[in-house]
Formats: sequence, C-alpha cells, structure tokens
Amino acid sequence: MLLTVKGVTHRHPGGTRDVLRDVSFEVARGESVALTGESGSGKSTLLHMLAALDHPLRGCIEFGGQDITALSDKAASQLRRSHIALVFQQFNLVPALSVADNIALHAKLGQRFDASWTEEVTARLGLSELVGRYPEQISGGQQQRVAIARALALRPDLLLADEPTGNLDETASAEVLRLMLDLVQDTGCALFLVTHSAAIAARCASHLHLSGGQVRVQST
Ligand SMILES: Nc1ncnc2c1ncn2[C@@H]1O[C@H](COP(=O)(O)OP(=O)(O)OP(=O)(O)O)[C@@H](O)[C@H]1O
Repeated sequence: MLLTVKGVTHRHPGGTRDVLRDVSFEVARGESVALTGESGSGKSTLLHMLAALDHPLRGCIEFGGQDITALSDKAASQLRRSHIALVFQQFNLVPALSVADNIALHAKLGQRFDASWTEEVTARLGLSELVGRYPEQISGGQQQRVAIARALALRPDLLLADEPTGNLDETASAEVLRLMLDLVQDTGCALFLVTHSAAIAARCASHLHLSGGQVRVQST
C-alpha cells in the first residue's frame, strides 16, 4: 500500500475539539481519491498531515511503509522534494523566476529533473507559449496550471492537491482534472485531492467524506 492512515486524531494547539477523530484509510498506487467535507471540517488539516507538514496528536501515517509522522523537518522537506508533491490553493510561485524555471524548481531541488518529461507536462498543461513569462505576467488560472505542472514535473508517487482547479472555469477545470487523472494512469502515481465539487469527486476512483472529524467512504 502506498499510503496507510491509521487512527489519526488531531486537535490544533489551543483548539477546543478534535478536528480529526480516529481517521483511517488507505490509498493504493495509481488510485485517485477525492476528499470532500464542509468548510472547516478538517480537509486541509488532513492534507497537511499527509504531506508531513504537521504531526497528528495520535495515530500513524505510513508512506511506502515508512511512518512519516516521526520525520525531522529536514527529512519531511526532502520527502516533499522527491516523492510527495503538493498543489495548494495559494500557488506559491516564485515571482523572480520565469514560468519554465518555476515548473522545474522542485524537480531540480529534488534532483529529479527530467527535461523531456518537464516539456511534456508543460505542453499538456497548455503552457508552452508562456514559459518565458513571469508569474505576474500570466492569469490566475495560468498560474494555477504552472503550480500543477511544477508538482507533476517531480513525477511524484503521491500528488496532494487542495482545490487544484478552484480558480479555473468549468471547461478548464474539467480539462486539468482529466490531465491529472491521465497522468495518474500513465505514471502510476496516486492522486489525493480536496474538492468542494461533487462532479470532480465523482470522476475520481474513490470518494471520502469528512464530517464530525471522521472519514467515511462515499459511494459515487
Ligand atoms: N493552525 C490552526 N490553529 C487552530 N485551529 C485551526 C488551525 N488550522 C485550522 N484550524 C481549525 O481547524 C478546523 C479545520 O480547519 P481546516 O482548514 O482543516 O478545514 P477545511 O475543511 O480545509 O476548510 P475549508 O474547506 O474552509 O478550507 C477549523 O475549525 C479551523 O478553524
């Protein structure tokens, strides 16, 4: 199993309730999983745990058989530069770098840069004409596609995405989702995505719903 979440419980420092309560699920290689839940239900909190950006109060998260809740900050950031890629709502592009350099950044830092793969991802996301521009010279939707290309350039084993198509119109959103699902199929990576959209959740292989701090499988 690529990812195993076992009995994860979490309460934010100073919080008065457990945001996650005994959450358990598994994600296999090549699987696409959508996570839905009301605003404030804890979706981003869970995503942060899966990215080893935060540690749960209790429980364990195994990635490739390794418990990632116990990693040092350095080991966790190495993991995010090699096997786990993230697409957040804030794109976190580097303003001083061109689109091409932004796309290649994490793959280069993680020593996983492959020029022809990066070119393919850039082309498939419709960004080839924009590679010489800077983030401030492209639209919000284009910036979002650059953030997705940067994540995919890493050829991650696990792609974690928080509302990855939130800034795109319906057509562009459907196209980017199709591309992400194609890439899951082509590369065998797993996709775990947070969405508010029932239509997007229905296109993923599995659908989890977070409510009252607990995750249950939703039939789509
Ligand atoms: N660092 C923090 N410290 C204290 N409380 C927090 C912190 N981060 C989130 N929370 C609280 O934890 C709960 C879950 O937040 P989270 O951001 O995970 O929800 P979400 O489901 O992703 O929401 P949305 O759909 O609005 O993005 C909320 O009540 C939020 O206020």
